[in-house]
This record gives sequence, structure tokens and C-alpha cells, in this order.
Amino acid sequence: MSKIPVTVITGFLGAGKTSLLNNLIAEYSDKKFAIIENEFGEENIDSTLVENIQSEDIFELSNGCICCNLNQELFVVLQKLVESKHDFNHLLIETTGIADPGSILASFISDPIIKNQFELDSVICLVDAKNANSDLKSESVLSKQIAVADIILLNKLDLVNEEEAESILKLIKKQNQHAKIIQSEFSKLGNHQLLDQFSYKPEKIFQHIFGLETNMKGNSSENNHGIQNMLFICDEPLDQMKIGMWLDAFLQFNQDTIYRVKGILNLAGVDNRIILQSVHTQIQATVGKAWNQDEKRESKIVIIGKDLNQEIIKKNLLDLKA
Ligand SMILES: Nc1nc2c(ncn2[C@@H]2O[C@H](COP(=O)(O)OP(=O)(O)OP(=O)(O)O)[C@@H](O)[C@H]2O)c(=O)[nH]1
Repeated sequence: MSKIPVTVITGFLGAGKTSLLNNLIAEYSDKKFAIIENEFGEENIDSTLVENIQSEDIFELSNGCICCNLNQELFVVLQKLVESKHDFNHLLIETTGIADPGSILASFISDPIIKNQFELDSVICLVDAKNANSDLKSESVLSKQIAVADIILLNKLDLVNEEEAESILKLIKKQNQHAKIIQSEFSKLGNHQLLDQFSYKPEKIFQHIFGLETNMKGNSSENNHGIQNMLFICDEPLDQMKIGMWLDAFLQFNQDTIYRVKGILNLAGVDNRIILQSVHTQIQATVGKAWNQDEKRESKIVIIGKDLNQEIIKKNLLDLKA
């Protein structure tokens, strides 16, 4: 039996991983994908943002980060996928933005049961051209994500000028001289073939893991890399104006510590879900699916960052009710 190819998608918080997932599903419409989504936070918002795929083809690993405490859960999901004879011919894994992909890749390389069924195709790292410079300074995990990738998508080029793009390219090449680097906007593939490249070279990852292990000792902070997340749920409609103004001010004021906000909003007087996304200070709101008549309308907002003062943030969010 031929092995199932596995593509691992990594990249820091908000770099464009889910956007790439959606583009891959659209571009490779002849493939039957199974998807493993690992989101940092108890509420898996990403799985609702993946489009054009049946929900039974998406497997969620929540409540932790795949590289720390969920490796065993990953193993169980992989086993289930194989044993249930789920109909798929390519596996895509989206890791959390704070995952060190090393330990996930090691499972595919060294675990005899997994190795028998799956074959690593490639490890794609999304790099946010706008924010990577500052993220690299504060989060060592981003260097690791770049270092173990064999394909790097330098994304969000619409948000930087040529000089900034050049400087981030140089930084990437410093961390990884071997990867193929593709420049992109909105994680679009252009004419590039990203799947079935079988470009992954295990020797590189082993070298990398051994090289990093000494650096990482004593550095693996408790509480998932020192980055926290909080979930806010509200079953009363929120006010569009108030939320816009609050979010703008909140992100400007905390731009070094708040990495990511994702939400599905129930706004007063609006019949559709509003999908809210922010990466550092860039905010995007898009119109999602309409609420059904008999559906419970509630807003869910996930905030990811450092030093979250959850009490105050929650109080502020409660003030945003219509
Ligand atoms: N301007 C701009 N925005 C982008 C680009 N790529 C993605 N985005 C936006 O950035 C936000 C985050 O994109 P996602 O694809 O959800 O990023 P992610 O890496 O999956 O995020 P996490 O899973 O939370 O780490 C969304 O609002 C996207 O629409 C890009 O090239 N340019």
C-alpha cells in the first residue's frame, strides 16, 4: 500500500496558514484531503474558517499546542485516521502559530507505526513579511519554524515595500539556506506546485533537533511558551461601532504583546456572522455565513498574547454590548 503524503504547515501567529490551507484545497481540487487543525486556545475558530471541505475531514486538536502536550493526541488521531479507513489521499497538518515543528516532524521520522503509513511530503513555513522582523526578536520559536522548513512562503508582501521585503529575505536566508523561498500575498500559490514535492530531507531535521536541544533546555517556559490565550463568549449582540473603536485602541496600545485576535461576532442589526481577525495592529472584518433562524447567536472572541490582563479585557468586552 502506498504511503499517505503529509504536508505540515507552520508559521507564527497570523502569518497566513489557514489562508494557505484554503488555497491548497481550492488549487488541488482533485485531491481528497484530511486536515488536522491544531489551534492554540480552547475554541477552535480556525476549523470554521476552512472552506470547501466537509467537516468530517477536519480533525481538531485543541486545548494545547501540538509540540508540547498534544503529541500523544496527534498519534491517536493518526491511528484513528488509518484504522477508520477514512477516505483521503493527502494529509495537511496546520500547527499552532507557537509550535516548534521539530517534535511533530520527529514523530513522522522516527515512530515506526506512523512511518509505515505516512510519508512527509514537505514542511511549509509561512513568514509574515510585515511582522516577522519584530516577532523574530521576541519569539525564538519563529526561528525554529523557519529553520526546519523546506518551503518558505514569504507572505503579506502587499504590506511592505521592496526594501523591507529584501531585509526580511536576508533574515530568512540566515536561518535557512536550503529552503525554496516563494513570495506571496494572501498565501496564494501562483504557479508554484507546493504538494507532492517530497522535498523533505529528514537528515536536516535531525541535525536541527540535536542542534537546538541544548539551547532549548530551561527555555521551554511553562504555560505554552509564555504566550497565553483567552476566550470571551457573549450571547447578547455587540455594537459594531464600540467594538471597532475598542479594538483599534486596544491593539495600538498593546501592539508588542497582543499577537492575535480572532472572533466570530454577533453584531446588533446584522444577519450574518462577522469574522474578525487581527494580527498585531492589522485588523480585518469579513462577512461570514448568515445566522439561521433557530440558531443560538453568540459572539466568540479569542485573544492571544503575553501578559493578558484577562479580568480587565473581559470587563472591556462586556461594555461592547449593544
Ligand atoms: N494584507 C494581507 N493580509 C493577509 C495576507 N495573508 C493573510 N492575511 C490576513 O491575515 C489574517 C491571518 O491569516 P490566517 O491565514 O488566519 O493566519 P494563520 O497563520 O492561520 O493564523 P493563526 O492560525 O491564528 O496563527 C487574516 O485576516 C488574513 O486574511 C496577506 O498576504 N496580506
